Amino acid sequence: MAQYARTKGSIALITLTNPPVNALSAAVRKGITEAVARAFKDTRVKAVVLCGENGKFCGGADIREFAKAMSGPPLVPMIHAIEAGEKPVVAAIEEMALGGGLELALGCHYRVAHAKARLGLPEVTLGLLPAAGGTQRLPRLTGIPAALDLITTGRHISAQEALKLGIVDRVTEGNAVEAAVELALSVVGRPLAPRRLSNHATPLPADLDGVFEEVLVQVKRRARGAMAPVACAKAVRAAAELPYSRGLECERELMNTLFTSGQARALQYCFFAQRAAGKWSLPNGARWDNSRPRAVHTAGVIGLGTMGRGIAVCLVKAGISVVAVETEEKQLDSGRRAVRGMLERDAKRRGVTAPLHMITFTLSMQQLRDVDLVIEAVFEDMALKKSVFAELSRVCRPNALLCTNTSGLDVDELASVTDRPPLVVGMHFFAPAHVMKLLEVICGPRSSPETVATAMTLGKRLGKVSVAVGNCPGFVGNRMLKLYLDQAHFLLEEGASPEQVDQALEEFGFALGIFKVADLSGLDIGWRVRKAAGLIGPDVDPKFPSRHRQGRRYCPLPDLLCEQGRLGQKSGRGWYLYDSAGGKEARPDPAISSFLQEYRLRYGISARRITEQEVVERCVFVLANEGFRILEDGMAAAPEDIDMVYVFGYGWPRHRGGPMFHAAQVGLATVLQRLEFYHRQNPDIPHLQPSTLLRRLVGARSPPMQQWKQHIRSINSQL
Ligand SMILES: CCCCCCCCCCCCC/C=C/C(=O)SCCNC(=O)CCNC(=O)[C@H](O)C(C)(C)COP(=O)(O)OP(=O)(O)OC[C@H]1O[C@@H](n2cnc3c(N)ncnc32)[C@H](O)[C@@H]1OP(=O)(O)O
Repeated sequence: MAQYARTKGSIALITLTNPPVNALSAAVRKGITEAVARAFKDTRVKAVVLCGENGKFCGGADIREFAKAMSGPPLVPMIHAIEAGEKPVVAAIEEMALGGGLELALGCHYRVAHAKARLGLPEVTLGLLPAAGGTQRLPRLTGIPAALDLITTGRHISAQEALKLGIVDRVTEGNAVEAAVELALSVVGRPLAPRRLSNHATPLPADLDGVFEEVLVQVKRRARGAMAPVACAKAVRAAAELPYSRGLECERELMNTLFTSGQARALQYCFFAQRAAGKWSLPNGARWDNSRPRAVHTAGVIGLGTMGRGIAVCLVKAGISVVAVETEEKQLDSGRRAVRGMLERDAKRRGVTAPLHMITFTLSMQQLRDVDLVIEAVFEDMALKKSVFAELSRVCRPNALLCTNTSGLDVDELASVTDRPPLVVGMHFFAPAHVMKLLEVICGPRSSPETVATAMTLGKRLGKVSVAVGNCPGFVGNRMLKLYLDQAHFLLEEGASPEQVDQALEEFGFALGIFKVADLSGLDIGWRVRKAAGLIGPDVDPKFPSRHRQGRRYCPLPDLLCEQGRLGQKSGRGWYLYDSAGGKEARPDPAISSFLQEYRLRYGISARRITEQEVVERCVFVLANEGFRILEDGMAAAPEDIDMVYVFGYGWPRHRGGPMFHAAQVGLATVLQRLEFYHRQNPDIPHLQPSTLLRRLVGARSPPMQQWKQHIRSINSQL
């Protein structure tokens, strides 16, 4: 797990060998410990170079080991032995030095990086902190502000930025291992004490308290309720105030608290679930590793509204030539201006030239005749989409893929109007499409494996987390969202206020409460969907709209708001009040409070006190409950996929893993019991009734998530 070789007569070359990323498993730590001891003992060896096999230095501690009892030599003494050694040790950083990998490099006396290498301490994203001395050595090297930034955000930096910060001594465009050997030969005999970071005093900023206060405000805003960023800041503070050895103790104590926390487990679960989502499979045996995606060089985008613009920007940024189509000159012009503006701003930020030559704008569908794939992003209207797809069948070459960006319409119905149903697939982007990470890939019953593989691979190329889902109304994300929103509306009827519901959800960790999200997206979107679903129509009494429709409880509150022209941020008023149309700052509106009181009076509802617990349980457990139904219906392959949809598309707090993981963490029996309780109180809300799968899992004594699928009676996969 660590190879030992002697090169240039006096250099010991130690190579970490643990594909794919040379993670510091117990075997690797043992290998390094033994190889370093051998090099220090060998009198022919004057200096040591540490590198990684296959051109990758090290991806950090082996995350899979965190779930098991720790064994093998611990990292801290291993790194300490390297730093304390009497022979210079040089780290040759190729491709990556992350987490424990960078901490190992910081224990070396010198660091050489390849120009394309990325460095970082991403432990915080796993609910941990750099507990192999990283929180103590890095601030001593870079100073407090830079160390705080890197450790509390976990961001990866380039070799060039690392050089500027003093984290590496040299950056090379050539062979980093050879450059490290050269450096090692040149420093033989030089004093090592000044190179031992643990000996350094930490450079302190003038306003130490101010710096920490500001960072704490930032980390609390970025990830509400997350423990690790706060612990990271505390550990860095120890580096500012304590000698190295005491700082290390503080680092260990903070790590002990984090290591066994539910948050760390949730974040590590997300790390693997995100990677598992890319490993899709279909019931016909097609899988991510046996289906070849098509090459995509050119793509068409139809419709330059908010979604189409973002999708066009994503494609261009991924190096794909785009033909963007609109129906009218005015929309084309404003779309062109918006897309160019986005590309120019992005290029300016990255210090590169905007790739404006890669996109053409046209009013003619004929221009799509040579593209490899088209993404349709017109208005969410089945008739309109069908006419576009019929036209695409006539215009595009016979083997071009046709994709629809729909948030819930039947992909197979669209496929049926084309001459190529196997080449039709859904690609549900989330607004703003050039920012949001989630892509739901909707596999229609006739989508071919090659089509699914192409959409999934394209998503990855666009930097998205692609999740394969089945073709049902709302797919996975919006199908669940509808029920979550329903609960929030029912809670308003029963006595809560929008700000009370939002506060409870934000305390739980959501980036924004559901009513703020609704205002941001526009209340008219749901209004239109409800009209299309036949829930609103001429038979509804406008003065006294019914609270029961289609056989179940219905809340007319959002419809009443829309009728008043309160459409959310865009109209300056929605569930909240804004300074102006398009304003961002949400303020509670006394008019909403009176409106809710009048509404309850009119319907004879006596408002009751609703606790934070009830808000969170009803909103969050109903999500998981529907997730179980989705698994039973075969619309998602695994609970991990559902969780990734919520984490990357709906602002679910990552440190709570996802609705399915959260249900497992709370305990399935508790979730079942709470749903039964709420359903008894609200028998006219069928979605509070516990799903069959949840009941069966509790009956089977709540097996781990990996086994849930075995408890689905007949797997009826729609993927
Ligand atoms: C009371 C108890 C007290 C206990 C106290 C315990 C104290 C313990 C002390 C320990 C001190 C630890 C301090 C250090 C901690 C760490 O180092 S945590 C890890 C930090 N590193 C990371 O977060 C990096 C994670 N990896 C990545 O970001 C990416 O994988 C990558 C390295 C940038 C490569 O990306 P890419 O090329 O896109 O490939 P991927 O698909 O992401 O990965 C390929 C496969 O490799 C697996 N993998 C990656 N990194 C790791 C890892 N660190 N450990 C294990 N496995 C890893 C990844 O899962 C992929 O696997 P497959 O999906 O199976 O292919």
